Amino acid sequence: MWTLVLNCGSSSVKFALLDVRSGAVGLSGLAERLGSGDASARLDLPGGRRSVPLPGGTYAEAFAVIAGALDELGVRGDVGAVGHRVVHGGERFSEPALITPEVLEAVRACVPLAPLHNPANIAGIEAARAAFPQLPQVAVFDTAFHQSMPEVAFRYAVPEAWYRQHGVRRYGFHGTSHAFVAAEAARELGRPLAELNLVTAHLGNGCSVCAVAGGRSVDTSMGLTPLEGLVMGTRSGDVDPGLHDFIARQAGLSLSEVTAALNRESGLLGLSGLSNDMRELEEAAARGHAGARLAVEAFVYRLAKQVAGMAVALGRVDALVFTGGIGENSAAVRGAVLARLGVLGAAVDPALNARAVRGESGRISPEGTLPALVVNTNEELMIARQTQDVLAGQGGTA
Ligand SMILES: Nc1ncnc2c1ncn2[C@@H]1O[C@H](COP(=O)(O)OP(=O)(O)O)[C@@H](O)[C@H]1O
Ligand SMILES: CC(=O)OP(=O)(O)O
Ligand SMILES: [Mg+2]
Repeated sequence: MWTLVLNCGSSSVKFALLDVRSGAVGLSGLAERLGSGDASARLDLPGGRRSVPLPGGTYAEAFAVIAGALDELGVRGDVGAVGHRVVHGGERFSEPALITPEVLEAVRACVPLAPLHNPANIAGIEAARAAFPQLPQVAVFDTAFHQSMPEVAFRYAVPEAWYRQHGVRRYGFHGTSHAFVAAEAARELGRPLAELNLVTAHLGNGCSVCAVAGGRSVDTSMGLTPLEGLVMGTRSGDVDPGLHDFIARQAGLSLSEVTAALNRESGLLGLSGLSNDMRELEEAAARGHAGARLAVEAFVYRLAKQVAGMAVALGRVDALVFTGGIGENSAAVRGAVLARLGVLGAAVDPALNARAVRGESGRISPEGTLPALVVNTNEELMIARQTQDVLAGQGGTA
């Protein structure tokens, strides 16, 4: 039985067709530049890769292409469910949920908390329901894993009414990935997850670290929105909250323009003045580009500081786990972070670190130091598994 997994962004849909039992991938791909005149879908089929233009640039058109590929593969009748990544589930969801009209309303209620992500997730859910009306749909929330954080970690020191009336608190994101790599790391270490205190670092375009104690999130670097914490591709991470008013007055910007700049023009892009892409920055830094060098160094410094902070949440750190496009591929970032974490007993084994690129996972630290691991995340597989778990719980097709 196949599960179709959808990760709908504001202008893109990542999709994958997975068999949870065997781990087989029947189809995967990405529809991008939706909403524009030059939208297209990339399909990775068993026979090879293909690009299909989407002249209308809509979700509906993208899903028609996905449905067509399912027909072509002759598997449409064997798809049992659709699993959606939903970024913000507020305090309501600590587990994935079967999408009912009531659940969709609850996701809608979280739009003000994730104005960039949730509207796209909702549009994707509605278009997927129209394209696959016979299939149950399940929402898997980025925030759910972090609902186990204690109040001391999730509350901001702001007026209590902001929390009670408006839900102003830290929620955390990338929970699907943090949960997945924590479980994989336990397997790799040969120890039960329940006994381990891990720091997981998800480093993609969005970046966050998480303190995982016995398989439960006890703190994480993202907060109310996915803007808090680390330096990211285009997001600033932590800034002085006084910055907003200051720069709005100085540069004559509205509050939404300031927030948009912190989300889209900051981070690695803002610091380097060059790119949001770590690979490109590493190459430019090697050629002597000062902005690129500063961006990479600030990324590493802030990451190391956050990892050390997570040690406070855990009391004892048993291992540090790197994942995401940067965590899985950049030996330079991993090596520099470990070099800054001597205070935690961390060190890097240069040969092991250099080997752990492009899909190679494993330990990258010398014996006798804090174990540091590279683990490949697989949010799609985790979403497919959780989708099937929800349906099994409902007495559906597992
Ligand atoms: N070989 C590499 N060396 C350094 N960075 C890399 C490499 N491959 C990918 N990356 C970086 O990974 C980041 C994208 O991560 P990814 O997890 O794919 O993103 P997303 O969060 O969109 O899923 C980019 O900054 C990219 O430059
Ligand atoms: C929530 C979040 O930051 O997601 P992404 O890394 O996909 O942007
Ligand atoms: Mg990714």
